[in-house]
Amino acid sequence: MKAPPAVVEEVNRLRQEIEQANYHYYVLDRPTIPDAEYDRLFRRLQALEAQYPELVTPESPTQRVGSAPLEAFPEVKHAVPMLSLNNAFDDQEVAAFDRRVREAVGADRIEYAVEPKFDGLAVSLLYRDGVFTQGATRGDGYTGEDVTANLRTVRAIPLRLQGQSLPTLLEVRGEVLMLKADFERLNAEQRARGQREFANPRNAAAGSLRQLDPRITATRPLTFFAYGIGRAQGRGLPEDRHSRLLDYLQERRIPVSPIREVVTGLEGLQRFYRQLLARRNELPYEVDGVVYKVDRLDYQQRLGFVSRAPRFAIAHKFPAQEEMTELLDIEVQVGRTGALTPVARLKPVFVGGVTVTSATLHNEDEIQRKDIRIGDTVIVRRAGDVIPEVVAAVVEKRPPHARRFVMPTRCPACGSAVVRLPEEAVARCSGGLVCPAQRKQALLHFASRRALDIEGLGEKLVDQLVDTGLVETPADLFRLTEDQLAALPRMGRKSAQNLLNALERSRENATLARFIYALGIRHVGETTARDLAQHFGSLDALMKASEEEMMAVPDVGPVVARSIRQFFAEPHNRAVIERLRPFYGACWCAQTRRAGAQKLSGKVFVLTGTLSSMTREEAKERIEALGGKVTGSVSRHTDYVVVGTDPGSKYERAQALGIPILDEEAFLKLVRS
Ligand SMILES: NC(=O)c1ccc[n+]([C@@H]2O[C@H](COP(=O)([O-])OP(=O)(O)OC[C@H]3O[C@@H](n4cnc5c(N)ncnc54)[C@H](O)[C@@H]3O)[C@@H](O)[C@H]2O)c1
Ligand SMILES: [Zn+2]
Repeated sequence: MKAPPAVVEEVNRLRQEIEQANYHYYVLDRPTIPDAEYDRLFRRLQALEAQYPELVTPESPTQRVGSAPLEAFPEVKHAVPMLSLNNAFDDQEVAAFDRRVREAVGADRIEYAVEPKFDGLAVSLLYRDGVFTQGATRGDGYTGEDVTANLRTVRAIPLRLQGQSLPTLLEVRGEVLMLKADFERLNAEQRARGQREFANPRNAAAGSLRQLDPRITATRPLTFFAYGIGRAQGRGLPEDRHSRLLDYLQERRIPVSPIREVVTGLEGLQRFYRQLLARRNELPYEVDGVVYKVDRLDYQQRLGFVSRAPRFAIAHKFPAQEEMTELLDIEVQVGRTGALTPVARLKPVFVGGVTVTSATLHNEDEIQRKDIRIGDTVIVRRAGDVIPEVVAAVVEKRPPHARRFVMPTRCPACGSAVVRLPEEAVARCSGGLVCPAQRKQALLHFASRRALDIEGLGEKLVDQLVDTGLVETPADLFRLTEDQLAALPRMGRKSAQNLLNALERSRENATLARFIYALGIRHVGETTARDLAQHFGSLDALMKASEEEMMAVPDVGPVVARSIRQFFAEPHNRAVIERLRPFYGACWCAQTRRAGAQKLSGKVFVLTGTLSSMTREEAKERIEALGGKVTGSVSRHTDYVVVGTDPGSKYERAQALGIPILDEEAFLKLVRS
């Protein structure tokens, strides 16, 4: 059947697109489209060529492997061509493969050697009398690049084979790859140095191996797994089975896949596939499918090769984790901690097993660095349970109306100023306590045990209080009535009363330090809050302090000082504080005064065992509030050892040293009076 002009045109266009993708992928190690998109183009071309065989030419990408080697490297001619693998994308295609194999060799059931399909790049390693003499890339399958010096730097590759009576010549074939963790680290380093990042571990491995300077390759964390042999001369090689061949290589200290099996029939293949797919994301390296190979070598010989791949093997691909779609818009989300995250609104796309409509863009710099624009066609990645992300824009497909993203200067949730410290990648809403996006988080923090310790004010109740509009800022808590609380679902009188009591207790136990910590000022943790309280003595003094004055406090540097300043400069925040003052101010002043007496000043305490009336943390705070100190071990410098139930060896040590021992009752008397 003669191909209609439209088909001829499509075939030409597909070939052009595939050649272009091949060039970026194989030569530049910098793909421009996702593998899934490439595979679709490739299969479409295969299908058209199958329908119109007259269109098949020897130059068609479907008839060839990889791409011509770079001229920068000396050439290596492969005595046995290094081919590709045919792909199966579903169970039917695997079943068809199994059927073809059975028919060709005339057997009912076939044993298959099965392995992960490593996503790296193929290399050939030549050993003469057990010594590594030459290493090459696959290139176009017939001619590769001589990368011997670079491969010598890959530690997993033995320079000498283990054992006696080695073959005079052995050509090992396998995959050079980069572990996921190493890839992340390398990209972080590249980013820090302002150099380009790699799209994925496969491209990082290829780019690292194909360096003109082997010293650069040596700094790159590459590894290697063998999956077969090219040629062999001399003694000792198993001649019956592929799996035995891999055992043999392993015994010679050549790394082979730690995951490999021999399975029987189609069911065996499917079971292995499902098992590995379930483990895919836990594996330390990227695996884009599994490879099935007829185990018997005589069968392999009988099956032979088609143009670019063996008939005795097939790669069963896993679902794609990267796909292509359109970036419709970029929205800014305010997180519970005030961080502003640009989020991509996407044209729905099926990737990583689900339909994805939005993805993270991390932050502003990331968008600029990747040059992602609204309206672009983008590559979206979703691996396992990880949040989908936009990894790149397909620049070739950029429409003229594509526009750049700018971070808003006001928080979309509350209108407060957006601040971004020069040393930080993240922009934040400065609204703190008043920002609805941060409200729940701010309340939870305010009520947390180490802050103002409002017992019973947990996530569920905070959700209810905020969602019903009863509470916006912490000051609103004190306006709540028993009736209002009791009317909330699942609340009741008793719980309502409990919360009111808890609020009362919180006031009684408040200290200036806890109050400062409770405000949730960025970079002000418990210790800093305590230091600030001690240094300034009152909230007013702290609120009036300049950045320089704050920096007189130990461990308060310019970043912390600026953050505190910014917090108090925001009028909303000051308003909230003023509304809280009537409830907390009186209490902490009283306590500060009491602490001023420094009743336990200079006294060193050790705590052991469990106290019934308070946690160890609370006991520590009491002691510290009164000027005392708590240490972890008993020594001659210890003044008191407080002993609860089930004390540890500290108790015995205190007895041995004759240090005063306080039981709970005595301790409470001491800290209360
Ligand atoms: N994104 C792009 O622009 C782009 C361009 C070109 C190719 N590609 C990707 O590359 C694929 C085609 O490349 P290919 O020809 O290298 O084929 P392939 O990667 O699909 O399969 C063949 C290769 O698998 C490797 N392999 C890994 N584990 C193996 C094992 N256990 N046993 C045997 N071989 C194993 C070998 O290196 C072999 O050469 C495409 O399907 C696509 O996913 C993408
Ligand atoms: Zn806000």
